[in-house]
Amino acid sequence: MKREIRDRLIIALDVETIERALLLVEQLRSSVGMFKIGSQLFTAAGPEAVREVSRMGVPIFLDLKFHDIPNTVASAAAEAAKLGVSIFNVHALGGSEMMRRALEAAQMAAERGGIARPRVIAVTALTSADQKTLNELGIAESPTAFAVRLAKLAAEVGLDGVVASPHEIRPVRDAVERASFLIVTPGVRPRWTAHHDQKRVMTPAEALNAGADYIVIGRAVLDAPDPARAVESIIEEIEDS
Ligand SMILES: O=C(O)c1cc(=O)[nH]c(=O)n1[C@@H]1O[C@H](COP(=O)(O)O)[C@@H](O)[C@H]1O
Repeated sequence: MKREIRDRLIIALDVETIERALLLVEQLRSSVGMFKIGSQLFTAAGPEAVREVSRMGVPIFLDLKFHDIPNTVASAAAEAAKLGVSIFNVHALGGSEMMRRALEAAQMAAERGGIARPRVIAVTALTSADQKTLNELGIAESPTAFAVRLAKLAAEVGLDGVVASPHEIRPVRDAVERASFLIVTPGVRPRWTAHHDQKRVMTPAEALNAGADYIVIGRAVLDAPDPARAVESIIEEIEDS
């Protein structure tokens, strides 16, 4: 069971330098299943960050949330596949054609390179968004209804899954029949940490019990004086729940 929990933890390498990222990977690689490289590290250090973390032999979720015209996203998706990442994401709000083209381009690039196709998942409603945020954008639906609608669209296109807040896990599972549909859940907070800018939060245990395949954790671990100890506390909290 303990192994299983570890495999479902993704640590967000939201740091400024490759050196800091590699140190975290070294400290945490035996305790977590995957590492996420997002806008901060990628903007600071580029694809070299992905290559260097890959060299440590750990799976990577490339979180650049592609959202552009279908042709541009397809080209970026091919590059993500060529980097050999395990998962990358796009914004479902880019629409079905954009998502389909991303998937096809990733497939083609992987075949050409003789490597596994990364799983392509769609961001639904950001976990920092609440009703007010959606209203500002002219969206009257609740965050849950909005996220479920986008998850269904991603599933129809054939994407491998979604990024969704803890509160959307059960509604997405109910709405999408495919059992293999991945749900990756950020916006989780152990009992002992602040919520920061995340609005629709749950604890890691609640998110896993609700049916998340993976949970994404950043600041609760990155800001801790001892990141490895923080991960162990999270695992203990899950086991005790
Ligand atoms: O795609 C993501 O990973 C993501 C989507 C989302 O809706 N909300 C969200 O927080 N994330 C990412 O998940 C991580 C959460 O970090 P913490 O809030 O520090 O645990 C950050 O790297 C975010 O960029």
